[in-house]
Amino acid sequence: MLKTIIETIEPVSAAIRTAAQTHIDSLVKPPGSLGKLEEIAVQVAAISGTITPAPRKKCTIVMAADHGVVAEGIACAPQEVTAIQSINMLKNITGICVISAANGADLRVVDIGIKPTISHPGLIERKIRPGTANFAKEPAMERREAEQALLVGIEMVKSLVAEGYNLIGTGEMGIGNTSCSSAVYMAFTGAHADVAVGKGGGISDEALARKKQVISAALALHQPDPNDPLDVLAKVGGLDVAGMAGCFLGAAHCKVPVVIDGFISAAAALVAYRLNPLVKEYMIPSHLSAEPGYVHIMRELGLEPMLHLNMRLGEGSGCPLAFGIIDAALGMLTDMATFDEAMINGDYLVDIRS
Ligand SMILES: O=C(O)c1ccc[n+]([C@@H]2O[C@H](COP(=O)([O-])O)[C@@H](O)[C@H]2O)c1
Ligand SMILES: Cc1cc2nc[nH]c2cc1C
Repeated sequence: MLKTIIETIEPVSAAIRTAAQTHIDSLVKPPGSLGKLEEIAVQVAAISGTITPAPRKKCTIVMAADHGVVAEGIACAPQEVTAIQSINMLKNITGICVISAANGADLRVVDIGIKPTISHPGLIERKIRPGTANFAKEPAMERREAEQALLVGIEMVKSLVAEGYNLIGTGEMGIGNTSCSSAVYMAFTGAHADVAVGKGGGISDEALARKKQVISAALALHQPDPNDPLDVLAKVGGLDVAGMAGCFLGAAHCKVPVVIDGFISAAAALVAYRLNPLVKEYMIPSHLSAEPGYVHIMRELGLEPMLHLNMRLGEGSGCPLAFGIIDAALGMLTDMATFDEAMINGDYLVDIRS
């Protein structure tokens, strides 16, 4: 099932890409003057298979999970914050909630591996296991569990698409998840901890030094195979990262655009890209996270975010901001006048010249 989904992902339509660019070049504006909005419109058209894509119904999926590696004292806050903040999202009071509301977007919160047993109205219960093991000492999870987490992400996107959603955001909540994200990036690329590891939600200089050491030692201990993304996820990944990687695969499978949030989301995008590089054609990065490893992952993916806001909250918070810009890009494509329509018989030009 997972293998079939990964192998059957198709490239976006090259013909629609060309047709959309031709139409944009005919609009009443200097050629190229809407910059990145033009690129985004072309991409969404090519993904959707039409130069008149439907208005977007938008939702961010938040994958919430705990991380055993927090036992090493390398995370920004106590582990309990994962569960508390996941519930706060369902109470509509966190950063992602207010940014979603401001941009007409919905939110789904998935318990894919929160350590305590919790339930709350609206919480989607898909716990694979109660948090990962401490990868400083043992593999984070079993390969089978990494596969299950990918499938949870794929199924989440499929069910949202069945509900009519056609623009998906990828978010997370997981104290300690910048550690597994750095580890995943280092496992794939061989990058040094000095470029890949940052302070996450905020830790001391001493804790940062320890975080670098813990991650480097874990990679030396487990030797994840960079050509086997499931091995990387199982040995040093996270359930949230695996679930988000599944969201990217699911979006490509369903032919809907999918937005990357910050550092953790970018690491998940890299996992999906390594499973099938075609997934990249469906990805839209939102903002340049202040977490230092983010730019390196973007370089690896060959993508460039549209916003520089010095944010590093996570939760998916960059996605609804990007949704607003994607809506505007599609408005250009479907509602803006062409030169021919706006300058009938050249009368307008005559008027402004005289
Ligand atoms: O999205 C980002 O770029 C980002 C950067 C730093 C931290 N975070 C958030 O902070 C938490 C992880 O930080 P840490 O220090 O516990 O690894 C997790 O819940 C993320 O949502 C998110
Ligand atoms: C309060 C808090 C909120 C968060 N949201 C995402 N990661 C977070 C980490 C903390 C500590």
